[in-house]
Amino acid sequence: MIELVGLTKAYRARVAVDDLTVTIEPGRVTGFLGPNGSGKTTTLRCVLGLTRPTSGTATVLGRPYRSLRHPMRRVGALIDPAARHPARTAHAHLRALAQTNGLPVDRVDEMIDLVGLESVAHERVGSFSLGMGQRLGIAAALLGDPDVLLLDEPVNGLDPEGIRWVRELLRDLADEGRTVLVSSHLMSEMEDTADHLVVLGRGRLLADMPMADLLDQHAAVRVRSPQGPLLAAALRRLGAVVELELDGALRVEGLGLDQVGDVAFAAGVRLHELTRITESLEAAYLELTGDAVEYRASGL
Ligand SMILES: Nc1ncnc2c1ncn2[C@@H]1O[C@H](COP(=O)(O)OP(=O)(O)OP(=O)(O)O)[C@@H](O)[C@H]1O
Repeated sequence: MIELVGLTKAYRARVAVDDLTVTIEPGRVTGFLGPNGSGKTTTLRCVLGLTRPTSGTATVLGRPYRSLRHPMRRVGALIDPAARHPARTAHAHLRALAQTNGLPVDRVDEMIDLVGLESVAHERVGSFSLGMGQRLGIAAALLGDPDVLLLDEPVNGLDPEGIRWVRELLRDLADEGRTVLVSSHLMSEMEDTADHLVVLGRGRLLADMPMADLLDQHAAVRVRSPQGPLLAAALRRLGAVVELELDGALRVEGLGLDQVGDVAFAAGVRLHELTRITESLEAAYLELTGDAVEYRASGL
């Protein structure tokens, strides 16, 4: 479990993380989302004791990271894959990590196999592609068989097979009861991976909810009736937002499928179609974070 209480980090006048209170529970994959510069990496760095909060606390398994006795056995992190000695081989890099952290050295080969780097285990990491570097970073994070995993953009640079592998790996780790917090900008990927979402905007908490609830909040109902205007009026009286689609159907927001059916029945309106429309996570996310985007390309 990871607990943030009033976590705040300011760099001079810029508040990177603003009074963030949230608990990341074990046994599920929590997606950590937010626009560029919204404070995700700063939050992860505070959890790992790499950045000192201005105020508030960040604890892992009930303690500040720096006071954990065997940190790599408790917490695995992928946060800055470039931070490794380029002249070392992948194997030597992991072996050095194992030795300095009192971990069994035979885990090294096991992890190299797990992430699929057997064929390049004795090549220098300086020659690695972005995706190979990510795989090595994941191997390092898992080296201590930790209870908690913090992964900043783990699928960055991975090919589709690698992305699917990470998705299945995270699912397995969560199913084993571990705490898995993973940031990504790939919404379609997150939609398939995360059970729960924590969304930041300008350093503040915008959402902390199950994925299904966020998608439900942004769901709509499509309804088609030969008495469309009558139905639209009845729905609007209940506060629904009703729009006319090109084919004459109504798109209804603010009421659920059953409610729309009940309203139609009560108004004596015949229905030819009643369908729930779920938005993609990307659409829900863009709506949620729209006002919190700081860096936007011109023309959008
Ligand atoms: N060491 C630092 N010194 C000054 N400002 C910083 C520092 N680290 C981060 N910031 C600022 O804090 C804000 C949050 O940055 P952070 O990297 O945490 O965001 P992020 O959500 O991880 O962004 P991205 O999605 O682009 O990786 C940004 O405005 C950034 O410029």
